[in-house]
Amino acid sequence: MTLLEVKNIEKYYAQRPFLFKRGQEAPVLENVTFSLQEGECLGIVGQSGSGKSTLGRIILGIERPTNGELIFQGVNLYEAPSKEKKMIRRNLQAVFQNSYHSFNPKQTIFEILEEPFLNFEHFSKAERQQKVRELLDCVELEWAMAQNYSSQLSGGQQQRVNIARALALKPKLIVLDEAISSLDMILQKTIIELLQRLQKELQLAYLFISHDLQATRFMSDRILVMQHGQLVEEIGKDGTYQHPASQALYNAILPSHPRERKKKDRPN
Ligand SMILES: Nc1ncnc2c1ncn2[C@@H]1O[C@H](COP(=O)(O)OP(=O)(O)OP(=O)(O)O)[C@@H](O)[C@H]1O
Repeated sequence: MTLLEVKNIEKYYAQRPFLFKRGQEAPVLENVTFSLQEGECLGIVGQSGSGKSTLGRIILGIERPTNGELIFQGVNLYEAPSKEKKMIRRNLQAVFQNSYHSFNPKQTIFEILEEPFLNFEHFSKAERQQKVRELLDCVELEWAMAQNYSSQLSGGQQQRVNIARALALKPKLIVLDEAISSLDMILQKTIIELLQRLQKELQLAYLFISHDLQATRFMSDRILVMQHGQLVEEIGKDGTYQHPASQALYNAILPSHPRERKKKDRPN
């Protein structure tokens, strides 16, 4: 079943008037249209500045599109009454790249993970404690860690806490915006494995936004390529592509051995 429909999204930012006349601004997003199914992981890849994060913010309801529609579980996100919007917010969560900066440094991990329940549920203290315990367990962190501050955690542990926070309200979709980009390769692999396990267990859908085609291929059921604010192609299941933007992303993958470079550089 379709979970999210993104229809003809456009985004313009107001430009400095001495550079652009009104109506002449360059679009950051142009005619972006795609849909995402329940339980699917859809990858959006593109080079820096192609508009990926702007698209992510619009889907999360953080920023309004200039034109276009966003339909989540059949409801128009930007036209829904506030009660329905609150329901959508529960089901639509995010994990961003810089885990450390997404925490309040004065809060313990317990307080960070307790917050969604304080905002959205009427649980007793004992129930909240049980929920936080379950969340830590879900992302393979020790209960003892709940008393720590985020600054006392490693980058990988911080990202696990971020994932746990995103899972708290049992969402349908998590937008993962460069969620593993700041981690070293071994940690990237562990977090990808964790995300894949959680996806299966909780029937989650992911929108995996990244500049890293290799990681995106590892994670995603389908991959859309973005360039200059437009979706330019879908990479085939067998990895085939036509567009130069996809070629550039393939070229950016480091070969494991110099001999491999020759193979990689052969035309598709
Ligand atoms: N608030 C804003 N005001 C004006 N321009 C913006 C704003 N936010 C983003 N942009 C511009 O929109 C374009 C797309 O930016 P965006 O961050 O969405 O790209 P990206 O593909 O996520 O890049 P990166 O991978 O480097 O994060 C860039 O040219 C950026 O300068």
